Amino acid sequence: MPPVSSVTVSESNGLTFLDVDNALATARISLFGGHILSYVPKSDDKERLWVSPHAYLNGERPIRGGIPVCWPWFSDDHGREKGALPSHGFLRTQVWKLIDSKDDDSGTTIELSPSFTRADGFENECNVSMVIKVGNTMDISLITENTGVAPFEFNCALHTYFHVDHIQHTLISGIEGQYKDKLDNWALKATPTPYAITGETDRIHLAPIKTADIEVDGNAFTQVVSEGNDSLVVWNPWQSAASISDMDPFGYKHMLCVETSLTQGKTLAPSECHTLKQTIVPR
Ligand SMILES: O=P(O)(O)OC[C@H]1O[C@H](O)[C@H](O)[C@@H](O)[C@@H]1O
Repeated sequence: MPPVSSVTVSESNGLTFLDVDNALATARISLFGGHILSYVPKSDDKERLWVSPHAYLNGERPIRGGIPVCWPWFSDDHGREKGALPSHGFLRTQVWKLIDSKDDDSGTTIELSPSFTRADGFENECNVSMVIKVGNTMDISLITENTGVAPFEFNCALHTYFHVDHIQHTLISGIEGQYKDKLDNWALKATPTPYAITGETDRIHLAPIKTADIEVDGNAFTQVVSEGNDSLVVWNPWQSAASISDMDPFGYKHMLCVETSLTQGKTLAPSECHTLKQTIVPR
């Protein structure tokens, strides 16, 4: 008997979605943005990602929630005036291609690649792909390879919006060292312990933090394992959610962004390859 693929392809509002349903987990991925929207491990049937109920799912804007792919710059760090180029780069607003999909006993592995990697603000020659493994954990690898003859510098992030039941009852552990506070003119501050989110938070933790645990109501819920990063970004807009058009004013209560990131500028030599990896581990 031929193997049954665990991936179903569907179209809605002009976007293409991949729905994965295997023995270990379900997941939903939009080819617009190469954007993961859902990951539910069957070990506890609990959604790990948050997507705004007001997210644009028609290609008009980047999707608010899930895992936006930021590349080749983070935020407005593109060297031009703020607003001159798209925030977080140009991969999250383009249609990606499905390159491959495979099932085995440990889950489903999907490979995607963006349609183009050169645009205003980044003219270097490179290949980008993303490999997503849906199983007992979700592993996302964003791979950048310099295929040109000159070195280039870039940044990137897997800007994951994690679902939390109540932000007021959420703690993060495993983050140490200093962070840059975007809300306080980039002042350098010490990471708090315990690390609770009590108001608007926008922090770039400047260390290659490998493991961060999200705990809700005193229970370990999701572990975030990062590789190939030089930073971890923690973001919750709190009251500012009210001024974000694709977010509910109270949407901040159920999400926490923990973003596996390169924000300090990574130089890639010709033929060199970099992998930014985030593993979402249900606890
Ligand atoms: O609204 P977006 O462009 O998707 O960005 C959402 C957020 O992304 C990151 O977490 C940045 O640190 C924040 O400053 C930004 O507000």
